[in-house]
Amino acid sequence: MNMSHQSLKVPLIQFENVAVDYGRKPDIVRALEPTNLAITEGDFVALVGPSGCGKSTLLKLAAELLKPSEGVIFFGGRELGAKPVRVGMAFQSSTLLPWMTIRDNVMLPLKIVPPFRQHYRAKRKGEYRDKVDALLAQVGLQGFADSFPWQLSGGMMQRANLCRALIHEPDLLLLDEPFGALDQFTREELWGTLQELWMSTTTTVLLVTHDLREAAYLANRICVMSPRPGRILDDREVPFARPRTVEMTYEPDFTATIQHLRSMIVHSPKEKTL
Ligand SMILES: Nc1ncnc2c1ncn2[C@@H]1O[C@H](COP(=O)(O)OP(=O)(O)OP(=O)(O)O)[C@@H](O)[C@H]1O
Repeated sequence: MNMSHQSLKVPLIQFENVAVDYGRKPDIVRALEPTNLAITEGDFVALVGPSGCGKSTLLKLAAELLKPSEGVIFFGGRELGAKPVRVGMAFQSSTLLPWMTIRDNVMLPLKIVPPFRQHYRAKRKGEYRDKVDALLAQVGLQGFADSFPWQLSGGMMQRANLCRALIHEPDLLLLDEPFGALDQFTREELWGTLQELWMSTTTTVLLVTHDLREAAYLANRICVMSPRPGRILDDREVPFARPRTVEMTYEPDFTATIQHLRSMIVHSPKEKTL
């Protein structure tokens, strides 16, 4: 067998029988049942499911903010933690630092994350500034690089937040309800922006969302989780052509997908009580 073809098949990140318990005896909460999930490089996977089913827990595991209670996570075929993984993250509330301009906020990972930080103080500062400004322009924030976060609307702040999550070319982009606090129209605009950013990079994305339209617009693959303790009930490809548009989300195939996802979540077994 062709080795390069074989290596392409190694998932970027793979959860093998990964379970998570929070707390200590006798007050242990099982958040995640032993779970298997493999994500290929360049894929865009959405996690959906009822509140408290363990979506953010899976994201925290991928970000190495949490260790599994059981099972193993592999990254590029090696156990997660064996070598540094470049991760980008964005959450529902933008975590831009209020005393820094938008450019400096977006620049931050380049000052912190290897290998960029080694070059920052040397000659690359101007080069990095151009890189930041180009990314800001790509998301429609040209002219706002010298503004402060409080001078921007919620949608603009989330655009800047996405830039900061992507500027250091992460291997893995982790998004936890990134547009959850935005109004519907701004959210839909941001779907387009994120789709464009993803299509222009090779970043692998894991998105947690409650919005099924958002999941089906953005993702290549949707995993539906059960109520706590979470497990993956359904794992399906999203076949719609790219680039996707908001209009497509009202077409029959798309709405049928949403209805199917919704019924799986609504009719899934109830959360287990302790
Ligand atoms: N630090 C913690 N200690 C105890 N229990 C926790 C802790 N963090 C999360 N949990 C519990 O684990 C379960 C999964 O939490 P998690 O945040 O992963 O769910 P979620 O699906 O992201 O929820 P939501 O959609 O409401 O954000 C929940 O029942 C939660 O109460």
